[in-house]
Parts: sequence; structure tokens; C-alpha cells
Amino acid sequence: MSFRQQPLPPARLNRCQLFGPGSRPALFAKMAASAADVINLDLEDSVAPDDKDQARANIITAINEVDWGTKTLSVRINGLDTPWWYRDVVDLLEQAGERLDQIMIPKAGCAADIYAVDALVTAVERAKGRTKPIAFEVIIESAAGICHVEEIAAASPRLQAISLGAADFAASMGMATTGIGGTQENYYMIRDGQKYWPDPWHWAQTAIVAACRMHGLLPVDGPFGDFSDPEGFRAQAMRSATLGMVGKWAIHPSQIALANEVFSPSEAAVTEAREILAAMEKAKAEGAGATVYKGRLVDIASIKQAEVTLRQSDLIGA
Ligand SMILES: CC(C)(COP(=O)(O)OP(=O)(O)OC[C@H]1O[C@@H](n2cnc3c(N)ncnc32)[C@H](O)[C@@H]1OP(=O)(O)O)[C@@H](O)C(=O)NCCC(=O)NCCSC(=O)C[C@H](O)C(=O)O
Ligand SMILES: [Mg+2]
Repeated sequence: MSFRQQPLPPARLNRCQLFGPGSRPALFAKMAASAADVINLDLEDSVAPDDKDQARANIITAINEVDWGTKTLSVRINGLDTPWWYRDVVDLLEQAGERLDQIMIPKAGCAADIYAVDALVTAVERAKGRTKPIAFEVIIESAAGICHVEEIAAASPRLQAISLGAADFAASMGMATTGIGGTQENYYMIRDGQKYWPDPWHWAQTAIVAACRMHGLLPVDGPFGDFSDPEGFRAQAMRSATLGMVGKWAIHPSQIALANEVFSPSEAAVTEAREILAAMEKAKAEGAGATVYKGRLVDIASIKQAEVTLRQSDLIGA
């Protein structure tokens, strides 16, 4: 066990990140009125190349004029392999007000990618006298990104969250699918003649969760493309929550309530967490480090597990 304490992630809700293309300004007010914790206005892959300049202008106007309430407001800039990203950063930081919370960096491949954006953001912040530092979130969605996920997680104090981008990730890995997340029909095992579908995203998710937890960041599950399949979305979101992720993207408003539900602990889970803490308090008073709760072992590690649930519940209640 290292003597270093694992840092806590930022104390904010990130159950649902709702995306909308910067080229569809009619959606912005609906996004602001939604129940998503985080709004991602997109300049990247949902915006056609010819629309990039107009989308950037739309987003700057909306940051300044729409009432975003208490949501975390984030803009996904274009990738560092494009001619658009520097203009995205410069215009956003020069023209959008302090309401902008975060920039999302897509297709992060190595720590130097984050360093490059940090250098540019820092220079513009200083030049313009911005008082609120812009936070970063990144998407791991390439072979390079997943191989370097730990160095990426350590790359900047601005970094708050990392998402898995299943579509670009699948393409970069050469995966034989056009599905965005979820069960993959051809990824199955057979036992006693019965098919069983394992989760092809599991290993990438756990790598992201571990890197995030090591560096005090929020691990987030990315898009689930088939928005007409709520049960598929729920299944994937519940797997992600069980693995330690704190939320999931919504690419359609129908996915917001599902994400909020899955990433909010149920009343039963909160009650159980409180009962475990009470059982351990009693054990401690009796000089024991372990006890029995509902027929199973609970010990000092169980306190930390219960605290995960209660921290999330406290954030929701706050
Ligand atoms: C997917 C969509 C293109 C669907 O749009 P549309 O056909 O307009 O949907 P509906 O008619 O079903 O809409 C019903 C009502 O909801 C409003 N709406 C639609 N989308 C949004 C939204 N994103 N936010 C808020 N409100 C929304 C409609 O206006 C309708 O309202 P009303 O008429 O008043 O009832 C569209 O949803 C969309 O563009 N989604 C976001 C796409 C996006 O941003 N993609 C980028 C993220 S995913 C990605 O990039 C992959 C990732 O990087 C990876 O590699 O994995
Ligand atoms: Mg992508």
C-alpha cells in the first residue's frame, strides 16, 4: 500500500453530459432547460467542416446569452490534428465570458496533447485577464489514448474528467463494428450451446477508471448511439457505474433521465451504506475492526465503500 493518499475527484455531479452540435443553435435553450449535469456544446465531429466558423460563433453567443443555471458548461473543441482547434481555443477564451467552465479535448493521444492546449489556454487567459481558470476534460478514443491513459490523466492540473469515446475508439482499434457502445452481436462466447455476450468495452473502461482514480479525476462513459434502445443504454450505464464511472453522455434527450437514474444511488443503497457505517461504529466501540451485517462480513474497507455511495448522495442532496 502506497503511503500516498488517493485524491478525491472534483466534488460536482457528472451523471449526464448532454451533447448538442454547435451548428444547431435551436437546441441550446432546450439543453439548458434539461436535467443534465453537464452540457457539451460541440465543435468537433457533429459539425460539418463548412459549418465550423458559424458553429463557433453560435456557441460563443450562447455561452454569453443563455441562462445555463448551475450546470457545468463545456465546449468540445476540434482535435489537435485539425486546422480548427487553435481558433476554437482563442475565440472561446477571448470572446466567451466567465460562464464557460470547461474545454473538452477530443482524441487525446499523449500527455503532450494536453500540454499544448494548456499552454495556449494559459497564454490567452493571462492576456485577457480571465479570472476563472478553464478546466479540461478529455476523451480517450484511440489506441494511442488508451495506451497513454495514465500519463494523460497526470498531464495538467486543469484536468477534471476523462470519457471513453466508443465510436472513434472502435475505429482506431480496427474493431469490426459500426455500433457506438453497447452489446456487440459478434462478440460472444458459447457454453452448452448457449450464446453469452461479454462486454468489449470493459477493459478500456477499467483502464480509464484506474487512471482517473489515481489522479483524482471523474471517469465518464461516453455515447450510446442507439437512442431508440433505452434498455441497452441502461445495461451499459449500470455496468459503467458498477466499474466506478460517475456518469454517461446523452446524445439525445431521451437518455438524460436514464443516466441520472443509474448514476444516482437508490434510497435502498443509501440506507444500506448508512447501516454499514452504523454497524462499523458499533464494532469500533466494542474494539473490533470487522463485524457481520445482514449475514456478510463488513470491515474497515466497507466504510470506504459506503462512503462512495454517501458522497454521491450528498452531492445530489446539496
Ligand atoms: C441525434 C439527433 C441528430 C436527433 O435529432 P432530432 O432528429 O432533432 O431528434 P428528435 O426529433 O427525436 O428530437 C426530439 C426533441 O428533442 C430535441 N432534441 C434533439 N436533440 C437534442 C439535444 N441534443 N439536446 C436537446 N434537445 C434535443 C428536438 O429539438 C426535439 O424537440 P421538440 O421538437 O421541442 O420536441 C440529435 O439529438 C443530436 O444532434 N444529438 C447530438 C449529436 C452529437 O452531439 N454528437 C456528438 C457526440 S457523440 C460523438 O461525438 C462520438 C464520440 O466522440 C465517440 O467517438 O464515441
Ligand atoms: Mg469521437
